[in-house]
Amino acid sequence: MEILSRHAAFGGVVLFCRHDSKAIGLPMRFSVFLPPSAVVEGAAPHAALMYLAGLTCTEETFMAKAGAQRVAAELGLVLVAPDTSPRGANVEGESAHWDFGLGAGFYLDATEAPWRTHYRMESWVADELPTLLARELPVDAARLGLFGHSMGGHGALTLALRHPGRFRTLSAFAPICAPTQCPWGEKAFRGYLGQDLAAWRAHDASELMRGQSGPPYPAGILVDQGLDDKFLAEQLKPELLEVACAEVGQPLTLRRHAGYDHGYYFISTFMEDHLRFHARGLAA
Ligand SMILES: N[C@@H](CCC(=O)N[C@@H](CSC=O)C(=O)NCC(=O)O)C(=O)O
Repeated sequence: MEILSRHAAFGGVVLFCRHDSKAIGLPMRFSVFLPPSAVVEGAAPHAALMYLAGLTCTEETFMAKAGAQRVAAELGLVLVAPDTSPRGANVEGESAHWDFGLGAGFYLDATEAPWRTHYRMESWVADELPTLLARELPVDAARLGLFGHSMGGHGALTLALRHPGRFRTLSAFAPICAPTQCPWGEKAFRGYLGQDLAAWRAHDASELMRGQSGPPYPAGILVDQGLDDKFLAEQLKPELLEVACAEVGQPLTLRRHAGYDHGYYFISTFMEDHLRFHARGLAA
């Protein structure tokens, strides 16, 4: 792992990192915030919270815009923000659409050519990165939380449900809750997964939740959603996740906020609540 840049912040440090990913087959980037307690010599492994960003974002978006570092420093939480797609795969048409291809990896392993060679975000985020973090940084792989925004909210919900036990706490901002039933999801799944609807359903948070035999997160899942979000009705559909959680007895705190849109002013407003929610769960 290579540290590309290092920036002091709130007594800790923000790192921009790159490593040669075996899962993706290309160099991949991610950012990290180490709280003050994790930058001392011989620091013990810390609880860590991974944030999955949305369409068009990079590993920088969360660190620059979400306003998470001050509270993470207070709570002693490591923050990690991976990039949102492979870079340098050179797939034809990769940059033709802002909602598919570059910056739009959808946190799954593609099965369709030509995407399947490098577009393997699920293996990178859920398997390779936690192992790398625990090896290279003061991170306790047994105390990982996961959250994300929009496409990254879909990623957080689906990876947490597809990898039981990997992530102890789960929350999301304005997640895509039923990608098999919205234009963003349909386009991505057709491109990355082909026509097999069973494969689509295996990456749909509401479908995955409905398939649980009991509540996978008995201590609850936190979701915040702005009511002035222009993507709410067509793309996000939190009501479908709400129904699915009710069906399996999964406690869900779904907060609907009048006046808030889809952007980082909304996310930064409620960031502290999410950090404290995860810190409580990861300490339990
Ligand atoms: N270019 C798009 C808007 C793209 C956008 O809104 N991206 C969101 C995530 S949307 C779902 O995953 C985002 O987080 N953008 C980064 C930011 O800094 O706001 C359009 O034309 O509508």
